[in-house]
Amino acid sequence: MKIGILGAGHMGSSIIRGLANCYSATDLLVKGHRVTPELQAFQREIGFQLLTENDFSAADVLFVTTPAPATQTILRATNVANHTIIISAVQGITPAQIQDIFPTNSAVCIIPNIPVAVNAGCIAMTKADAATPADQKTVDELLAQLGTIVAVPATNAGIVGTVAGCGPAFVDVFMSALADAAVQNGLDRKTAYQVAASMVFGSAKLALETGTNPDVLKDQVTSPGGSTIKGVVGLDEKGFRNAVNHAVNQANG
Ligand SMILES: NC(=O)C1=CN([C@@H]2O[C@H](COP(=O)(O)OP(=O)(O)OC[C@H]3O[C@@H](n4cnc5c(N)ncnc54)[C@H](OP(=O)(O)O)[C@@H]3O)[C@@H](O)[C@H]2O)C=CC1
Ligand SMILES: O=C(O)[C@@H]1CCC=N1
Repeated sequence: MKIGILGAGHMGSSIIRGLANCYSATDLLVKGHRVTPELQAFQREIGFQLLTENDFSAADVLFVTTPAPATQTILRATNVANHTIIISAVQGITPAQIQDIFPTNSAVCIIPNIPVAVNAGCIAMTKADAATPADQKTVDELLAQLGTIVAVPATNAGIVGTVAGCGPAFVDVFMSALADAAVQNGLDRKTAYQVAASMVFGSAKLALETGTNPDVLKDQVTSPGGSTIKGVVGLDEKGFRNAVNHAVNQANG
């Protein structure tokens, strides 16, 4: 299977990295915008084919990872085959908008997140009828290589995309703050980041693998009269939950 990737910025390069772990790099056809030294170095590192034109007629699937405002203009100047399945990762673009440009192609809209680079993404997918059942199966199998697919009706796609797609940045801020506190208490910076990231990783893994809700898990950590409950109360005093709620609603606006 030949897989095209249009746009090689943060999301495009994350998808490329995840795909290169599962597919032959020479089957990945990439078109960036400017051919920068960074893009050339990335090409040498991964070994994908770097296209010079927006011609994806050889691609069975095309990921679109271009800036939202320019995407429809870019797609109008892009060549695909009749059978090419279009997967848009562009926030705000709908399957109908893609089929307006490519009326005969299957179109699927997703909001992936940066962990697709290590095949641990959370991929919000809009349930729509813009792909044939056979093409949808191809998409599902392809995306399953990049992480967990959460398929929801169009009415919920926005909020799933916000929590999954923007959420890594919120967690990154949390890890950064944890590390700062550790450094403030004398730990070296490198170890502080390692501790913060492995703690977040383990907490997420435990929640996912046991299916236990986060409040029950929190109760398992807060020993009576212990140190953790003092920290949890401290989070409440500083409005942590409200801050998270505000962040999600701002991003989802
Ligand atoms: N970053 C994330 O975590 C997520 C991003 N997305 C979506 O991914 C898309 C890209 O976001 P992100 O990667 O963060 O942004 P970036 O700015 O990092 O990447 C955008 C890329 O698109 C390229 N580009 C611009 N115009 C063209 C063109 N005409 N042809 C080909 N490539 C072009 C840019 O190239 P150049 O720099 O040379 O102009 C750049 O590499 C957005 O639509 C966003 O909604 C979705 C989910 C998560
Ligand atoms: O910030 C953005 O607009 C994109 C979409 C989701 C994550 N990043």
